[in-house]
Amino acid sequence: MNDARLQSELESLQTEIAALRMANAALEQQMSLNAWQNDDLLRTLELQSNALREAGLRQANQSDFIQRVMDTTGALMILLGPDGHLRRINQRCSEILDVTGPQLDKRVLDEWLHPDERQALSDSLGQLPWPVHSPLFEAVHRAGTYTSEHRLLGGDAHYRHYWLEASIQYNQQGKEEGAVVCATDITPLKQQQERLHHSESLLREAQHIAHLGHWEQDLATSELTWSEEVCRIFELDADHCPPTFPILIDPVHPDDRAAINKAYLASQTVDKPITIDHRLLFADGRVKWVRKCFITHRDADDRPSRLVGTVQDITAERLIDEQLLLAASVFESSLNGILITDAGGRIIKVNQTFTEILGYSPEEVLGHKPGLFKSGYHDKDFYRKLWSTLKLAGKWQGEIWDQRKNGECVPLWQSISAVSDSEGHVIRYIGVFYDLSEQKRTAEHIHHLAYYDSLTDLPNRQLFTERCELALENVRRTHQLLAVLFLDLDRFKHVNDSLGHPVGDELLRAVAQRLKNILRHGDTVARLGGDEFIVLLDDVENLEIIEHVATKILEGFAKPFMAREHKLEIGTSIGISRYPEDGKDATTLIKHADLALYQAKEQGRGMFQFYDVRLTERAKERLFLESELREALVREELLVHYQPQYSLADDRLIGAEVLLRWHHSEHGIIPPDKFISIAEDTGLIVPIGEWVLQTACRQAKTWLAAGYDFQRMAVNLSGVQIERSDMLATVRQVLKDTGLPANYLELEITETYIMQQAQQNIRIMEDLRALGVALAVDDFGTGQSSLGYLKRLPVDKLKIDRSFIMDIPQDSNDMAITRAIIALGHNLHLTVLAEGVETAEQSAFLKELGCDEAQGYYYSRPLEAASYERFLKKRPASVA
Ligand SMILES: Nc1nc2c(ncn2[C@@H]2O[C@H](COP(=O)(O)O[C@H]3[C@@H](O)[C@H](n4cnc5c(=O)[nH]c(N)nc54)O[C@@H]3COP(=O)(O)O)[C@@H](O)[C@H]2O)c(=O)[nH]1
Repeated sequence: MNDARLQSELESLQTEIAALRMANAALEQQMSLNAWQNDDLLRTLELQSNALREAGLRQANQSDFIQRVMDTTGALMILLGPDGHLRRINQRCSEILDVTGPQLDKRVLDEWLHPDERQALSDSLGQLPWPVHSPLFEAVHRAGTYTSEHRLLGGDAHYRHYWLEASIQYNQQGKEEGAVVCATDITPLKQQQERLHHSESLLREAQHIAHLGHWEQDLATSELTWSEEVCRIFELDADHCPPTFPILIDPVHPDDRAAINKAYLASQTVDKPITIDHRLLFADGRVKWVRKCFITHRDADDRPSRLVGTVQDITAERLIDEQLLLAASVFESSLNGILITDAGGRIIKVNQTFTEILGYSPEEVLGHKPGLFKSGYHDKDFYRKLWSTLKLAGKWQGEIWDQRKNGECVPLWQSISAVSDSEGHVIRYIGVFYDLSEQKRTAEHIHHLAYYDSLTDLPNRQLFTERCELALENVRRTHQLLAVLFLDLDRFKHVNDSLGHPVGDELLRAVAQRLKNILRHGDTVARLGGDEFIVLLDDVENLEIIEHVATKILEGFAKPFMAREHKLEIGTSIGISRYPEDGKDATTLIKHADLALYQAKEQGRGMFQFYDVRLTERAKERLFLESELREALVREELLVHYQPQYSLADDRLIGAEVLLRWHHSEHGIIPPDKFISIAEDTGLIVPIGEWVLQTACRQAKTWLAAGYDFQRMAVNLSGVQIERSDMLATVRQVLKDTGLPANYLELEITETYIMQQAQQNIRIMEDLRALGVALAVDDFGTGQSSLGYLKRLPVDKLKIDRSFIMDIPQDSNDMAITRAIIALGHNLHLTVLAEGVETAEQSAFLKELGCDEAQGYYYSRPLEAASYERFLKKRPASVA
């Protein structure tokens, strides 16, 4: 029998019982009012009383029946009296709520309600004018029926969830009799519901974590549902944005729309999920990557009915992919070799550059340990330190020599790093390296360039100085001697200028080789530049050994040198300084050896000379002048003076000899005797001589243009100038630049120089004469002229050296020589000029001999241009 039927039977019984009770009450009332009535009435009453007893019995039976019926239900059945107290409960209720009969009518159901709910019920009733002992009953009473979910405290002290249905009961007269409450245990349902909620929230959380949303569309109605995560991915406000398909399509990047549409269409024809990655473009320009995966389901008629899909934000993943791709391409395209090992040191990956540097393919090394490349260059200690640093600091870097597959050793610059997992355990070692070979070669090359002379491959000044300092440190301890030998080559410039630089270079190489052959292996021989060489003798026992080495060098130079096809006789001079007496450091010793070289040269070629402090003044002065002369031209300290020249026949001023002067800013006038030889040695004579030529020609042209009777400007040429410059071109250019006609220019070349290089010089002299320039042999009588050569020389004039004139008329020899020179010159049809005429006697003597021209202090000292011009103005054509 079901609950509803029981309920209806119970209700009819109760109605019957209520009716009987009412009848009984009426009878009793009647009896009390009519006590006096007759026995019939009593009998009737008894009969009625019996009937009532029977009815009560029946009622009791029915009540039992109701109880049994109530007990058959699994729900809690509670009958409440009109005052809301419990009147009857079923077996189940008694067990669950642990409540028994005697106190039943004193208790209300609210006692078992959860306090929160009891409070909530009470609150919902508000303030009532009568006392409320059962808010629950009051709530039922207020509405007549009541349904709600409540928790009731069980006898086991646990609350369980119940679905409460209650209704007020009325008797047949419509009077309120109480209420019936049926409480169905919904705890399992509740638990299931909670589990469901929990699952749903887990799903939501999982979707949130995975950035994965799901959606579903009913293709018949187009109705769309989506999960919260979809809104988050599409950045939609879930509360104000009902799911529609256009919302899913709108933010798709325009470039990806075609692909998306194509995929949706495709999904309708296949019965497997379709996956597509595409971009979402937001209004602010941001781009998100999403991965959509969807499938179309079909109905029983095989028509597409539902589109179900997921959408996942894969922006971060994509970024990682891009970074991984980048990392992979960096790994592969790195110019560094890269090697990755596992924690056990076994190679798990190498890149292309690794293979290029070490020659092993990946297959040949994977699974091996880097010990495979050991070159044997490093000892065990090296590797021990490497590993201990790696373990302590997590990284190591340094130079390491490995062996290529072909057996070659290769220097590498290695950086090794340990990679650890989140728990700090090393999981990988990454070695990054590059080949140092080229760098080392370059460094060696740079070192060689910095420390060695590129022409001879001898150490240069820098290396020599460093070695000298080292050697000095050593001899300070050993108290031995140390010597520096400074030498240069005689006439090297001449070789260079006359035979060309390639021959000069070859000669320097040959000299370097010879010096190396002469000296011991441990001695240092260096080239300082030009034709200067320097030798270091260290740990020398005594002076004799130094002298012996110097002599050996000089003797070594006695043999000619071969430079190309030329056999060259080249001498040298040597200056020597010693530690400790001549200097305590390399720079001083080198400087003093250089000074000693000057001293050696002053003694004559092919000598060696120890540094002597007393003899250095001249050498120092020479060094000073050498450095100052380089600046003289720039500082415009050079000037020229003009010494008048006269025709003896008529005492007529015919021209001037140009004489160079150096007006030093601090030291005043420096005479040419002091600096011409320096200018020649340094080659400075070339620019200086050109400047003199320019100045003189421009001045001559000025005087000519001014209308003076000026016939000749005599300019001195140095032999070095002739050898080291293109004299012909220079003269031609100067005449062109200044506009001076060539026949106003006379070039003076010393007899000594002409005779030294007679053969070669004849050609140059001929060319110069061909320009129209006159040539004079200067200082005639001091050189050893061969008459044969003299005859062939293309010259116009002989200038008798001042030394033959100065002692006239006291020295009869000089007078005889002067006479002979004048005769010789005239025989060769040359003009003869006497230099250094200081007295009237000398002038008269020369006139008597028929000497053509003269110059000297008797006529005038060399003059500045302005003074000479006054001479020209005052005495335009003859001596006063
Ligand atoms: N290559 C070049 N050499 C030059 C140039 N300028 C000068 N020199 C040479 O320098 C040497 C010294 O010259 P300087 O001191 O100028 O002496 C000259 C005259 O001043 C001097 N002289 C002239 N007359 C007299 C005299 O009566 N008495 C006397 N004691 N000295 C006198 O003689 C020098 C001229 O010599 P020379 O050239 O031989 O005619 C000297 O060798 C110059 O050549 C130059 O530009 N380039």
